[in-house]
Amino acid sequence: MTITKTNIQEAYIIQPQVFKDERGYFFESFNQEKFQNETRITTQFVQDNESMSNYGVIRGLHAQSGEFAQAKLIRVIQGKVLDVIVDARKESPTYGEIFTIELNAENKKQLFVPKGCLHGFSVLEDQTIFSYKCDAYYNKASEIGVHPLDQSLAIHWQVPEDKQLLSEKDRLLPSWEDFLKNNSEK
Ligand SMILES: Cc1cn([C@H]2C[C@H](O)[C@@H](COP(=O)(O)OP(=O)(O)O[C@H]3O[C@@H](C)C(=O)[C@@H](O)[C@H]3O)O2)c(=O)[nH]c1=O
Repeated sequence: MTITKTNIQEAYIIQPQVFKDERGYFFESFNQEKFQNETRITTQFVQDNESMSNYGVIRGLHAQSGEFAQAKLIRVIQGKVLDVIVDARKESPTYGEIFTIELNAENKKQLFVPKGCLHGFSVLEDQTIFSYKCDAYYNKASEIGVHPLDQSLAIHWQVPEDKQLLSEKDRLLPSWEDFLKNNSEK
């Protein structure tokens, strides 16, 4: 397992060790002890999620607030995504910074998203299976987000406009500017 820092404080890329042989491959997709020893992250994951999306889907930018804030450990089982983190932690030295990375079934890279960061991804191949662990349970009432196509964030999702597909919920998400205003009032 190799751990690489990103430009966002406490967000890490994890490259698992993959054992290949004539049958195929094997790797430990998660090992609590090794993960904690190597990353020094003491997160206890309590929920695993999986979603499937076709090319052009953009999910995000999402987080849960307050006591329901979630750290996430993300990977792609099949297909390819552009994964994005926006640091929305006011107290963070990297507040407002954006990190993007391609996660795919071949590179098997995983991404650790700290609590308080907004997270989203665009889907670059049909039938992409996205899988992630969370350290807090889903709580609908605490969901917060920013519109993924917000112009001031200017995230290049690598999907042409006419192919982008967002959920109705995500189409109604606020701008980054409004999100910041709401947050600073709290
Ligand atoms: C996230 C989630 C959704 N759901 C339900 C609610 C809804 O009916 C259906 C689909 O939910 P959503 O549209 O919110 O799914 P989705 O847009 O895929 O939401 C996810 O997006 C990515 C970017 C993240 O970072 C995740 O934390 C999560 O917010 O699944 C759960 O039951 N448990 C969960 O943990």
